[in-house]
Amino acid sequence: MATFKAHGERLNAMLITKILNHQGIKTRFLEPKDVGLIVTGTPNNAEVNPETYVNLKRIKLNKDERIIFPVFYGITPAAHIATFSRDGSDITGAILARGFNANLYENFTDVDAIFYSNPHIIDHPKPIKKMTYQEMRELSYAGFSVFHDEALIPAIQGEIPVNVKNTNAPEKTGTLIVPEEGFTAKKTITGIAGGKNFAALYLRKYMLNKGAGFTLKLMEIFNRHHVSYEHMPSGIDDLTVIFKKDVLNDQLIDVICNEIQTSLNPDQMQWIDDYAITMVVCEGMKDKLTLCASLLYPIGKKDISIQMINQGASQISIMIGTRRKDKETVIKTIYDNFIAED
Ligand SMILES: Nc1ncnc2c1ncn2[C@@H]1O[C@H](COP(=O)(O)OP(=O)(O)O)[C@@H](O)[C@H]1O
Ligand SMILES: N[C@@H](CC(=O)OP(=O)(O)O)C(=O)O
Repeated sequence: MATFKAHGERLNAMLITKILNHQGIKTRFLEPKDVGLIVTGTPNNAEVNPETYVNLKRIKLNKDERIIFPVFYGITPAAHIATFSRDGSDITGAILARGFNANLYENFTDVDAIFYSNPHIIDHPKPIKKMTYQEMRELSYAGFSVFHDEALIPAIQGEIPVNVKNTNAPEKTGTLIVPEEGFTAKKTITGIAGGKNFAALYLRKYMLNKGAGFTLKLMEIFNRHHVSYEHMPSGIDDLTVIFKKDVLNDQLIDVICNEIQTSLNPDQMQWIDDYAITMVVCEGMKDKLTLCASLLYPIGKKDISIQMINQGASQISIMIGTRRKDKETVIKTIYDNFIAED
């Protein structure tokens, strides 16, 4: 399957190389096996192997020619093709930018910029001019599909600024994503993203805070079933574990809940299948003392029940958990109150 999926990208890159050469623009086709873009992990969710960067440093680029490189896949140590996760073309671009020590990674897409919120939710949202790597990572993780969250890692490692621009309007400035150092947040909020594809497990056990080992045993159960979790906000007697829905199915949920019942004997256990997360992101959030209160007030006025609030450890994001049906209203309410008027 991975080879099949990669084939489209490969043929497309070969075609573009032929067209450019035909137009008199000297162009060379290079692909992962030619440069040693090595990946490991699962065939449809691969990760770059650090050896790639050593290999890329050896590649000679000539000033008078362009390189066309197919995106989305790499070669495993056993010489098989493996692809990155969906929309992973951004990842290849970032790997090459780091490997070739670029001054700038220009990433072309089909919108003028990254907007304050998803244009499918907010009508004509304002464009973001500049933001930090960490802000972008939080926003793309939570639903800004325009730039892949994993694609920032090579850019961060190589300290390469990223400029997201429109293929159909390259003269527009787009959005610049830069290192945190030296960045000063000018707006109250940098962006609002939302993802619907979550589920949560609520557990209550009196004196949870006093008993050692409860969370360890819980983690052992998830680990045994190769299930990763996303967030785990907790209180004195209870905790909620939030998952991406695609790591679980109904049968696995039953097995895990049964094991938790037997091994941890919680006072209450509830599987919440209907879970959405809205993420409000801004560098410098920790200095905006009333932000959390003023974010939540208009949401409450709309009669939306908030399941969870989590101010991220990074202190640049506030996560709001709600029922799935409320996610768009939450985003619209925050946009209208904080961005439309800013
Ligand atoms: N905050 C956002 N800003 C801009 N585009 C967004 C945002 N959130 C979601 N999108 C969507 O992302 C799309 C571009 O992403 P995608 O199609 O994956 O790009 P590409 O294939 O160029 O990597 C846009 O057309 C837009 O609909
Ligand atoms: N074709 C792959 C890789 C990719 O990101 O393509 P695009 O840049 O066209 O979204 C996918 O859709 O997952």
